[in-house]
Amino acid sequence: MISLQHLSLRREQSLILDDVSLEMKQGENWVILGRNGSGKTTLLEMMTGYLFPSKGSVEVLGYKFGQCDVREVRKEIGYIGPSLMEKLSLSDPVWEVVATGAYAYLRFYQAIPQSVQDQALKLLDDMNLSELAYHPFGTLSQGERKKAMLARCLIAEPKLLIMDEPCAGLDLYEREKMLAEIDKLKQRNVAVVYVTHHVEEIVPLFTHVALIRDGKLAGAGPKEEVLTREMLMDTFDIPVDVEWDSGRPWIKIRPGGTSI
Ligand SMILES: Nc1ncnc2c1ncn2[C@@H]1O[C@H](COP(=O)(O)OP(=O)(O)OP(=O)(O)O)[C@@H](O)[C@H]1O
Repeated sequence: MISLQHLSLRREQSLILDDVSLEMKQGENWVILGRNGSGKTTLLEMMTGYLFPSKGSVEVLGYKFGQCDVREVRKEIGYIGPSLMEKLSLSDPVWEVVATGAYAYLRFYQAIPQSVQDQALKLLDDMNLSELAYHPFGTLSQGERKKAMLARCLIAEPKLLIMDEPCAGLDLYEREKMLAEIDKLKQRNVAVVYVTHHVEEIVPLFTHVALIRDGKLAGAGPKEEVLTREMLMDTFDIPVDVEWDSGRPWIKIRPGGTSI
């Protein structure tokens, strides 16, 4: 599904990514976990073809970047990140914002086909947002907006869904609601790559984890093998314990402050 081979990215004097290789196979859903500034978003931008590596190769959904039209690849990729939400119209009804995803528009300037409206309403219903479907997008809470953004991605039926910290800024209640929707993606035929700093967001949907530290891959593989106390302490530079509950890992900070 995604093959990253020996990726390095240099910007001026600093090496932002340093020889990162990752193989994400069909049927796997990956989390990329790491501290602030470790290179996670940079890695996602390479997967979506917005950034090209100084060295190495990127293959996504069978397309080898550099030998294909990345705009074609992007049609098969859904993306949820901080930048897009700011560009959408706050005054348009929620269902219409969702419907724009079918065409990758920011806004409609022509009549919207009934079938697309029906699809948008169905997706909002799936996410328990039916009651808000005709409200202006700008009146939604942050959590509701993020769920609407997920619906907007899904209307295009992507093969790959890339999410950059979709739960950032959500309170516990809204985050759990959003995570429940993300976990439900296993009912759909879509592969997910998810960036976060927070271990407890690794819901059962996710099968594999890549740990990034200072632009290098610090570990990658099935989540139970990667989310060990030792590897997490190494990634986050803080003494921790990991406990698994209901298929999710939870972190406890061990006494001893922020140094190991
Ligand atoms: N165009 C650029 N020029 C120079 N440095 C850059 C550039 N883009 C990113 N960086 C640096 O590369 C590093 C990795 O950035 P990136 O946004 O990928 O990290 P991240 O892991 O996603 O961080 P966060 O979790 O805080 O969003 C950071 O130190 C950042 O300052």
